Amino acid sequence: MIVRAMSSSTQPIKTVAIIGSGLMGSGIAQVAAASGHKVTVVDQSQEIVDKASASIQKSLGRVVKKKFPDDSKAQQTYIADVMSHLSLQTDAVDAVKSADLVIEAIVENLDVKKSLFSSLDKAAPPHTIFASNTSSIPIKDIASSTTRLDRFGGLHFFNPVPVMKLVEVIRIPETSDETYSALEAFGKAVGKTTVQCKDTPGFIVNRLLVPYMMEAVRLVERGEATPRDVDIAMKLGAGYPMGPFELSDYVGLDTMKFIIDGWMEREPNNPLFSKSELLNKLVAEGKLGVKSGEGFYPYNKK
Ligand SMILES: CCCCCCCCCCCCCC(=O)CC(=O)SCCNC(=O)CCNC(=O)[C@H](O)C(C)(C)COP(=O)(O)OP(=O)(O)OC[C@H]1O[C@@H](n2cnc3c(N)ncnc32)[C@H](O)[C@@H]1OP(=O)(O)O
Ligand SMILES: NC(=O)C1=CN([C@@H]2O[C@H](COP(=O)(O)OP(=O)(O)OC[C@H]3O[C@@H](n4cnc5c(N)ncnc54)[C@H](O)[C@@H]3O)[C@@H](O)[C@H]2O)C=CC1
Repeated sequence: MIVRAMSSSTQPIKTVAIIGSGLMGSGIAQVAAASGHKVTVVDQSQEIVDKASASIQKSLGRVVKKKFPDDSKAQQTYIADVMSHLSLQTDAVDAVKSADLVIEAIVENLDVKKSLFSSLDKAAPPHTIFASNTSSIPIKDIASSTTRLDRFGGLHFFNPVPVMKLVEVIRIPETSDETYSALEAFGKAVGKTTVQCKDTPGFIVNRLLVPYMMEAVRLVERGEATPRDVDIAMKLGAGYPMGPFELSDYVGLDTMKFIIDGWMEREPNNPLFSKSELLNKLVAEGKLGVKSGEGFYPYNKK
């Protein structure tokens, strides 16, 4: 059953523009297209969107193996159907002109996000709802670059999007009830469980996850254990699917650094968020985790 989300003018959300086709944007695009939405995904170059298209097809390949075991025709038909709901391009302004909902999933940098939303605000129709997938930046700070505070909120998905079942739906004081309901309905329409949270640092999950991850890196920096032993300990001793260093490599160390730097800037006296020399060194060396082929651990280059 497809649950249709409503746009702020109470029309169903049918068309979605997703800006940023990296780890998160491609995952969100996949689940939105798979639930029957017409999706346009935008990134900065054709090469990047081509890579995103390949990664969505690869992920769909994993989905269909479970959905249609031993039926390769049904597998191919499903993938073709989902892909037919998706188009990929490089012009964000053009992409939002017919969107009911715009979801931003670009680099975790306030100025870059504001500059993007400011230009999209002028191009999108009045009814279009804007949402950011930010991990750590206050939604109100991003929304301030637009004139549609009542049609702005946060939709925070989790990585890997096709697998993780949660979406945090964030409202700022100005978010209208209609917009909030539309965002919540969209989260459900793409098959997720939604939770509501105010626009507080880290929302729910990252408010708890970031201090844990930071303490893991400090433990290693103090020479008390190796990353590998910490990861083994948290998987076998606490039942986590990934240890903190595996998860860091999976999230992307550049994104982790953006998150922690932003938090440090906003709360300079909070010792939970003091910087990590080890993280900064890895990022400076271009070791960004799984996506670059090396982070805390080496990976096969894709
Ligand atoms: C230490 C540094 C300190 C820095 C401090 C800074 C801190 C900042 C931290 C903040 C991070 C913020 C990020 C954010 O905003 C929020 C997040 O998203 S946090 C991340 C949340 N995600 C997780 O916690 C993931 C945990 N891991 C897992 O759940 C599993 O390991 C995973 C599902 C990824 C893989 O499972 P595994 O069993 O290991 O491997 P399999 O390959 O067998 O997969 C299992 C199952 O899932 C299917 N699958 C996996 N990936 C995909 C995909 N991309 N698409 C489709 N399907 C996929 C796969 O097919 C398997 O299905 P089966 O049916 O079981 O075969
Ligand atoms: N990596 C993770 O586990 C999670 C990340 N997030 C958040 O999602 C957002 C995206 O993160 P990722 O997908 O991991 O990053 P990523 O680095 O994989 O992808 C970001 C993409 O945005 C593109 N981009 C940058 N500026 C752009 C612009 N002006 N216009 C169009 N595209 C642009 C980049 O080319 C890149 O492809 C960030 O805000 C991050 O904090 C949220 C949940 C989990």
